[in-house]
Amino acid sequence: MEAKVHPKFEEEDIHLRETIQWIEEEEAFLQDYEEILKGEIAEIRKTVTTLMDERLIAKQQLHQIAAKNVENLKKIEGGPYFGRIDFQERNRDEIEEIYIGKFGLMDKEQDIPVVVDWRAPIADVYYSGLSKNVSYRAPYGEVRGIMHVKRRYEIHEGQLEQIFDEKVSEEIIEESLKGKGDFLTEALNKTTQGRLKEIVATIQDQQNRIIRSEMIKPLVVQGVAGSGKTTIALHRMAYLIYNNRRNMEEARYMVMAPNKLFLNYISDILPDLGVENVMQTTFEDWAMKLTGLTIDLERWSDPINQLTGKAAEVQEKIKLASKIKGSLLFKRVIDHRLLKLQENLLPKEDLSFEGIPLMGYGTLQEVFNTSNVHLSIDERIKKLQDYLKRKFKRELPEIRQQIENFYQEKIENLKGGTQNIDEIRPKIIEYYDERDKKIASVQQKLTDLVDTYMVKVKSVAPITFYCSLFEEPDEMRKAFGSKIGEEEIEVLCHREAERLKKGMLQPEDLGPLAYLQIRLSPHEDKKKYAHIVVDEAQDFDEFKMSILREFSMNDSFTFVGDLAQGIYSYRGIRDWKRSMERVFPDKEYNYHLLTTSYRSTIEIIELANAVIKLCSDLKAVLAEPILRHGERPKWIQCSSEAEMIEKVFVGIKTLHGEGMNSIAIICKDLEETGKAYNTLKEKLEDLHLITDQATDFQGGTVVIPSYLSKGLEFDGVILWNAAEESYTMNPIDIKLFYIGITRALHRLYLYNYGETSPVLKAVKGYVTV
Ligand SMILES: Nc1ncnc2c1ncn2[C@@H]1O[C@H](COP(=O)(O)OP(=O)(O)OP(=O)(O)O)[C@@H](O)[C@H]1O
Repeated sequence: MEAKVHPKFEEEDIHLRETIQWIEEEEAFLQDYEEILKGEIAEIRKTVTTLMDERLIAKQQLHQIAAKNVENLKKIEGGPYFGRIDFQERNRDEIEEIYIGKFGLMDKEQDIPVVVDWRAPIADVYYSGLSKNVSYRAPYGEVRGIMHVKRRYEIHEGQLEQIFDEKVSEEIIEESLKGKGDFLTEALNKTTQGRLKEIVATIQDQQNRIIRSEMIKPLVVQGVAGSGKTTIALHRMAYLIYNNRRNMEEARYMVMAPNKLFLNYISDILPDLGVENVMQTTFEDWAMKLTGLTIDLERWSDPINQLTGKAAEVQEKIKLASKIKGSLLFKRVIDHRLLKLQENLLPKEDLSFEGIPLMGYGTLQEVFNTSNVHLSIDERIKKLQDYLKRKFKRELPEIRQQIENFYQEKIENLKGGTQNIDEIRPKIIEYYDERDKKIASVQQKLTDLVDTYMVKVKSVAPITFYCSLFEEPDEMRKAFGSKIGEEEIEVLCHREAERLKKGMLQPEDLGPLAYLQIRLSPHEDKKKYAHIVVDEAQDFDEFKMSILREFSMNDSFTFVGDLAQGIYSYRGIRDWKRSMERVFPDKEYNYHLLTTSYRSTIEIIELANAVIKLCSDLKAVLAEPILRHGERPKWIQCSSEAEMIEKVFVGIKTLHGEGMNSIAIICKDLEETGKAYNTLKEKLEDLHLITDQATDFQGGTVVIPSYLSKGLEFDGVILWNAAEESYTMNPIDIKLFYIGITRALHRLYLYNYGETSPVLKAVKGYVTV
């Protein structure tokens, strides 16, 4: 309701003004403090010779914190909070009025929170439905109590504009989304600014449970298009960072997304939530950094483009290579070969010194095979070398004793062979000298002996090892032959070996190479990450998932994805349960299914549901819209390309006229995207072409291939030429069609000329012709 007519307006208005005043005073105080620190830093700089001076570093850190706090205060001074709960802890009389905002504010003098951070334990109550009897998990245990009031605010530039009171009930009731016309729908009705945004004010109950679910279990979120997967995954990241901020730096968190464009699209959220230093990367970039290999990714276009227009036979070949390289069976082939490598790495020699046996080859091999198996081969070689040196040093007294015994025996033999001691005296002296020299130098000699032995152990470069998998394809044939055909595997291996010989690496080689890197060479990033988010995880493969496991501290993952958008399902994930059980056989995982779509209007979602039902290779989960109506999607059938182009111009004009800020013209593939862009750019100013190499997403009007639009959203979508040849009833085409239309928030126009796509024909009951 409009704030001014709310019965508590005056009280709330005063509270808001007091809070803003508090923020302004705090800001002024911090700015003064920043100035003082700047002065002190300048003074210290004059007196110290090194930038590593402890006092200097401490002051610089304080300055950074103060500056960051000022920045955060500035971000919220126009709207310091968005919600309030009145909470009474069980067995207490006092009712606390708790205001919840994007950042927590603490009045240190009075030791009271001015605003509670949305990630704080008590804020859980605000997000968890409308029941009066509530509880939350505090660090010291569960706290139960009563929520008397749940209130939401819309504050704009310091003015209270709307106040929504939610009815709390004695009963335990779930918040019903479908009937919720107020606060959330207001938020969703807005047009997009081209970037994904934070939603702390309107996080829903189930989303909240996902965000707050336990950290050290892998978590899978399967959600229909527009259900907030990306948004929630990033809020979860901010939540985990906040709750572990004292013992874990931000650099130990990683977000992995499918491409740079997508990373750019989501890049505002974490900084907006006060998180700056999380690693945000693509698998390819991360793997290149890890392996030190570079692939000119600019040369590579998405596999979807490699598949389109190719004969079925060629398509199958391309798919097969990807499928193999993304499989856990391929990982097992690599592991098996690594085992063989390990068994043949040490020189087949015993270690002995001056005839004294020190360690036989069998024992050496056994020690190598069984020790430090969690480390890379290179590290294990080094460890063996250190172990041998330590062992022989420990055994020095015995070895010296054996040398002594050896000479003593020689001397005794000498003595036994003669009566004349004077005759053998020089020889005895010679033996004693020899013995003493040996005893004195034995330690160095043993070290040299170990070094000489270990020099013969040759470490293997990951790329060399990788090539050998295809050059000697025995194992590959054994592993894949029965399923795929031995001959086919031979041919595939030969093709791969030839390509690799020419130094031509492809993006899909990076997964296995990253794995080999950590198996063969030391790597400091192993087990580094406290939490890893993988977005569009349906397009990941099981091998990549298991590689990332090596980099996670506690198997703390959030995988978010939608199988209905799995256009790479031939190599990717088809069934979460199956893949999770294979990648984490020793672990339980949490699974959430999100079916409510927040993005699109009811009319668009109904069409999308009808489309995905056509897909024969999956049991599609249908999206449930929230109560937000809009115009029915329009189908504009044209008689020629020229007519279609003209009508697209009209469509774009209409959308602009209706205040749609961001519009996408979505094409089937890259080739069509290029053609559409060239046709449209003459008449449309400020039209952006988005291709595989795009790294920047600014919104506006774009022409984009469907596969790249995955994850993005636009106020209005124009599906370019939904013709028979573009979208057949093949599952990949249906999914591309589905991806395209589910990008639209408010308006969807579908155009075609010539023969209409069977997909569109099958769902024509859901569009206005
Ligand atoms: N609780 C919410 N309150 C307000 N907006 C929300 C909420 N949840 C999701 N949204 C909005 O819904 C839209 C879709 O979110 P998001 O892109 O995260 O969904 P997704 O499931 O990742 O979609 P896709 O599968 O298409 O990539 C975004 O505009 C997001 O801001």
